[in-house]
Amino acid sequence: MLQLDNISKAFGGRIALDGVSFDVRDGRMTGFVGGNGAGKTTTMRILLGVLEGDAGEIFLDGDPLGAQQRRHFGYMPEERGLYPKMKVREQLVYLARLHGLSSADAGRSADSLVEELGLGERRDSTLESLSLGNQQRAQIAAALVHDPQILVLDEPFSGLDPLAVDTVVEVLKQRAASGASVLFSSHQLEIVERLCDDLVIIAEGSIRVSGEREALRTAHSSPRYTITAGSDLGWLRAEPDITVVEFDGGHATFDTTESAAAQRVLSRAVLDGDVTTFAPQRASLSQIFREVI
Ligand SMILES: Nc1ncnc2c1ncn2[C@@H]1O[C@H](COP(=O)(O)OP(=O)(O)OP(=O)(O)O)[C@@H](O)[C@H]1O
Repeated sequence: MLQLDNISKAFGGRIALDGVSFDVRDGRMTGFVGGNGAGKTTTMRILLGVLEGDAGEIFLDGDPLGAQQRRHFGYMPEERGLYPKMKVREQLVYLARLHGLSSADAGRSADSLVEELGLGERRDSTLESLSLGNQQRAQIAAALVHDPQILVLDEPFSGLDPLAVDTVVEVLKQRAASGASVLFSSHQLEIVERLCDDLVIIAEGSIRVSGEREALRTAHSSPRYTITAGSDLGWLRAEPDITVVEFDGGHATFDTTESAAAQRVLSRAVLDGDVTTFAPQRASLSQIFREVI
């Protein structure tokens, strides 16, 4: 597990990070979200040692993180950084060799990633000749080619079409399922919602919330239910312990803090006719994001 503990950073007297602390757990996808200039890239750079923090510490499995361990991280920086004139597969093999893989292992890893990421037909093309989306896939392959146990990806989904997003999501999920810790930033909240197990929200250099996605969704959900039935639900307005928020014949939204009251509503609606929906409303990631920012 990676633990960031009280990291601070200022640029020329302007505070970019103010006591940032959160964990990145093994075998889990951690989504890192925040508005423009919130401090995501700065945090990731400090994590990778590309930039030095002014204060705070980072631990890996309980020990202070050092340059030696960082060398094994997989990192996709915001500024990207592959060689434009080098061929995709050749470049991946080269990077894997730099990370200490044997020539045979480097070749195998490059071949399998090229296939997994849908770059098979472009393996022998130079990076600069690829579309932006395919260049992005190659960047992701480069971060994964040495099979890192810790992956730090700055906006890995930007510029990808929906099918490419699905491909990359699958590849990253597999890495996490085999035990890797994956920290990724994204402005695309629907992808983060789909992909992350844990969530960290940062604003103006401070962590606003962090923790398990589902626990955060529960904590930020209002006690609100929706119901859709084949019969008129006008009787809801007279029900005790509930407040009707929205009503339209056979569809209604109501608040109640009493789960017994919600169950009573359901039982009565079932007696009156077909109930096609009855569900507590759960906070979406974008609702949580707006609430805490
Ligand atoms: N090298 C630098 N010199 C001066 N200020 C910097 C530098 N790098 C980052 N900053 C400032 O630090 C703050 C955090 O920037 P950072 O790039 O970490 O945000 P971010 O969350 O990654 O934003 P975005 O989503 O727009 O990429 C911003 O105010 C930014 O202008």
